Amino acid sequence: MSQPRSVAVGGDHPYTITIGPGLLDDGALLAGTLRGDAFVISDDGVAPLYLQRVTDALSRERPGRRVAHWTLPAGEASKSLATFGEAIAAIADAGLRRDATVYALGGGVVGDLAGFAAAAWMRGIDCVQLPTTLLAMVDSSVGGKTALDLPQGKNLVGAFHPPRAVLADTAVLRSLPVRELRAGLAEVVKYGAIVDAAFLDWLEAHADALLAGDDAALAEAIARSCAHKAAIVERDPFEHGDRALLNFGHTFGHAIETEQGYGGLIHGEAVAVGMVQAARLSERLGLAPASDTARLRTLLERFGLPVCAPPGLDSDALLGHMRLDKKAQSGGLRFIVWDGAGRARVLPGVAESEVRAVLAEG
Ligand SMILES: NC(=O)c1ccc[n+]([C@@H]2O[C@H](COP(=O)([O-])OP(=O)(O)OC[C@H]3O[C@@H](n4cnc5c(N)ncnc54)[C@H](O)[C@@H]3O)[C@@H](O)[C@H]2O)c1
Ligand SMILES: O=C(O)C(=O)C[C@@H](O)[C@H](O)[C@H](O)COP(=O)(O)O
Ligand SMILES: [Zn+2]
Repeated sequence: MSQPRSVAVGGDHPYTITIGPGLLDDGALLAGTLRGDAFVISDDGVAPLYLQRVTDALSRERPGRRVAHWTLPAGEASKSLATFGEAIAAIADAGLRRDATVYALGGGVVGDLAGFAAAAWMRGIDCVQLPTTLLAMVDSSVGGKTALDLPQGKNLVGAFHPPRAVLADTAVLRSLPVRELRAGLAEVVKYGAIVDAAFLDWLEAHADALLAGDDAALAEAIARSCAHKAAIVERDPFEHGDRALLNFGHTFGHAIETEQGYGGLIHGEAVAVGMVQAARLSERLGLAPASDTARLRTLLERFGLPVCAPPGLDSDALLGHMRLDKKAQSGGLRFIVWDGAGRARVLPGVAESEVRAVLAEG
């Protein structure tokens, strides 16, 4: 069995991301930061597969402690105020005190909702992220953004609440549906697109291995992605500057998810479409060559991801959602554009006519 890798996230609230097979059975690692009771939040897709292993490992490690759990329905629709209310009620019923830890066992939906519940309960208790999707391992479990969706927009309610630890058990990726694996690869491609063109070369060379679920290729992609995310969130934890680069493709992608009522494209798919649209916007503005858009599009297509918006979406409605994007300012829309592969930047004051033109092309 390969040795776990670790990535350190520095800053005021440092923690370690540990990546490797079998971590969900490692009671010592799971309980490493545990001070009081444990409360595992999962979803009804993940819980039947992995919940018992986590609760057993924690109970074995800390025999005197309570290990309770609560499960939400799988899917983006659960990242709602209503489900958040249910999570808080479950935490209250379990009588969690300030020294308790919430364990978020699942994909980004569980991570965002459980993380926000941990941030809100008694004004903040510890949270340990146990990501089980590729997307959660490379992105959502790291950096402390927690959130809920509203009908008016994605992630509009939330808090920055860094985890105490992130444990990514790569063995669980074997049960991940292929659509979810592909969605995770979209966020992996994002790191290459924004800051690391050499990583894009590597992804092009290892695309088949990644799609086949090759353990070594996946571990390398996860570790490199986490190292990029760690470096960015360490220097800008609250998104006052550079952290916004992680939003490449998200202004377009979030608008699609919102307009589809969180029941159409899944997040990684919407980000794939959004990154191509962001590249096309950059091209329209004369910032980057068409060859870079084509390269990005080809790689995403190779990963089986959509690269055009679903038909029938209303441009006015999409623009309306973009005006409520968290990067928007009184001066107008701000987009993450690129000057070419690996060179993204924040661009304020983007004219809506340019965005409309991109949307009109699909
Ligand atoms: N906080 C952040 O920084 C951040 C970053 C990126 C994305 N996100 C959020 O993450 C969410 C998307 O997360 P996601 O893509 O992980 O989707 P998800 O959480 O909806 O999980 C996808 C599906 O896979 C199932 N599943 C999870 N792990 C499995 C496994 N190992 N085996 C079998 N089935 C498994 C789940 O039950 C679910 O049905 C979005 O809400 C997005 O906004 C947040
Ligand atoms: O961590 C970040 O910062 C990101 O932007 C990562 C994104 O992949 C993620 O989808 C995030 O939830 C988007 O945040 P938001 O602030 O645009 O809601
Ligand atoms: Zn994202």
